Amino acid sequence: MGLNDKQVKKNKNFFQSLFHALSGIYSLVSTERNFRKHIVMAVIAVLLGIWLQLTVNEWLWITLAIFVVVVAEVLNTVVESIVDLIVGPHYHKEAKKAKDVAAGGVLIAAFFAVVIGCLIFIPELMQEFNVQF
Ligand SMILES: Nc1ncnc2c1ncn2[C@@H]1O[C@H](COP(=O)(O)OP(=O)(O)OP(=O)(O)O)[C@@H](O)[C@H]1O
Repeated sequence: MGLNDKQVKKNKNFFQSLFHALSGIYSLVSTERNFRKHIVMAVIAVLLGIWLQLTVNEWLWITLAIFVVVVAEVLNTVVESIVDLIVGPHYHKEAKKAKDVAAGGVLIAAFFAVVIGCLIFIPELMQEFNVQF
């Protein structure tokens, strides 16, 4: 079972569905370099948040920012795989559009995360180090 199995029929039970979902996440982590970079950034944000003792409200925003980027990366990978499956190594205008738009979605999500990170961490860090304007 997993990415290398040849199953094409519907999953028989919850555990089979779960196994395939987990192997999808493994595939994402092992093949997508940008996804790994985003995970590293998310881990840094979480560690910083623990150190700065963020409030529940601040954690909600940080969690949202992380998940928006993860979901955008998932969609980008799905689009890339489907486009490659359909057009293969051939150039196609619509394939370019689909991949570029999906990559643009990741960029927008990452920008959102940076804005959230700045709004939350900059004031907290300034307070921690007694920096005033
Ligand atoms: N079949 C194709 N037809 C036309 N343009 C394509 C095709 N495949 C890729 N491209 C162009 O090359 C770019 C890179 O495609 P690729 O499949 O390598 O994505 P990627 O670099 O893996 O994306 P990411 O940076 O998100 O990992 C696309 O954004 C698109 O502009």
